[in-house]
Amino acid sequence: MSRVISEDKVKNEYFKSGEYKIQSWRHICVHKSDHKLVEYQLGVAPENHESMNNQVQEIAADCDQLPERFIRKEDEEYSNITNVGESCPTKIPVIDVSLLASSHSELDKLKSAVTTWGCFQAINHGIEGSFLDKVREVSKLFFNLSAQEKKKYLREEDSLEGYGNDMVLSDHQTLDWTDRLYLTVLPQDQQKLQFWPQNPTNFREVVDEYCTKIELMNEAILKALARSLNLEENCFLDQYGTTSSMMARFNYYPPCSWPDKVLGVKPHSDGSAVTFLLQDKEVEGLQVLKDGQWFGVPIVPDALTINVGEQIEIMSNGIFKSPIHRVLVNSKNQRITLALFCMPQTEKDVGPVDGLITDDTPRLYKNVTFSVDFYFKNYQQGMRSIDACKI
Ligand SMILES: O=C(O)CCC(=O)C(=O)O
Ligand SMILES: [Fe+2]
Repeated sequence: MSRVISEDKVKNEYFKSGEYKIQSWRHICVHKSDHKLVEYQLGVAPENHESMNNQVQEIAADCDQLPERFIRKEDEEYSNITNVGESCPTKIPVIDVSLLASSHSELDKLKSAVTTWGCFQAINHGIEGSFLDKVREVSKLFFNLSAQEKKKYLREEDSLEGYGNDMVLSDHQTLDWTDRLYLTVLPQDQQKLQFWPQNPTNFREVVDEYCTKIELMNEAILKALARSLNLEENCFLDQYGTTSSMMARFNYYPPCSWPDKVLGVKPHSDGSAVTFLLQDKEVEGLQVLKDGQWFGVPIVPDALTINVGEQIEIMSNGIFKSPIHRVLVNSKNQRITLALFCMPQTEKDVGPVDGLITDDTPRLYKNVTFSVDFYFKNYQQGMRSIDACKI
């Protein structure tokens, strides 16, 4: 469905009046013969264009009909999995991080967790519960600002960073029921401060402190993962590199009157080396796929949920599993989480470490440079980037 409109009309009338917004100039192309623009409607009726531009928080507050673009399609991958495992506190492994340097049995538990579930709940990690509450508080204060105030930090076109709804990368994409604030947090000299909230005033101070703590924990986890396979403890860290980075995704899931029809986040695995998720303290929603079933990840007070990212799955030659996970929303409560993605350096490619390639366990993945663009292109189409790296 497309129609032709002139460039002047778009710029002078539609844009200025604000009655008709266009998602992205990427979706407009010049019709060379008559210098008109062809506007691709991306399968959305004009009256639903608001759903492409407004944040989900605004749509949720003022909508009596679910916009088409959010409705899950029956033929999407994993949609035929109806057998949903109960949220069971004893199922998702709980690992005591303070024991990993000294206890063999805790290291074995870690290995078992990441080779089966691909995720675990980290306790006794050394970050005070009261500080985690502070991180939750600044996230909440940001999302509670007025829509107008938050829009000061809107993502720019073709840029990942900033505040916004699900990024549209394909015509067939079903939108996630979520708004996000996406920031490069480390190294600090790569922070794009124009996207960092000024309000609450301590936002940057709290987030910086949190990320510095997580960076240290990430190092400890990467060492423990190597030791759990009887490898030299720096073998993952060496590939991770000294010019690694960290991305923060603050996720806001508004309540939705049609919780069965949408997903907060579609099924995916993370493109990081390791992801540290600070869950909402009261509202569950995260599910992990294991043995053909979705399992709810319960809230464990003061724990951090740690996911193996696709890049560690590659480095471990497939021994560690980067779990497929998704987020459900509910009709009553908002949910706020913070995912920190620890990303290896991009100057060098990553690949399976030498010690893990044997005659019995041949190399499963090519050496790859895992760019953010590469990841998101696959993600929005519901595909795993790691599958594109298989030999
Ligand atoms: O909000 C959550 O529980 C998970 C979010 C997530 O998977 C992500 O941001 O990659
Ligand atoms: Fe994720």
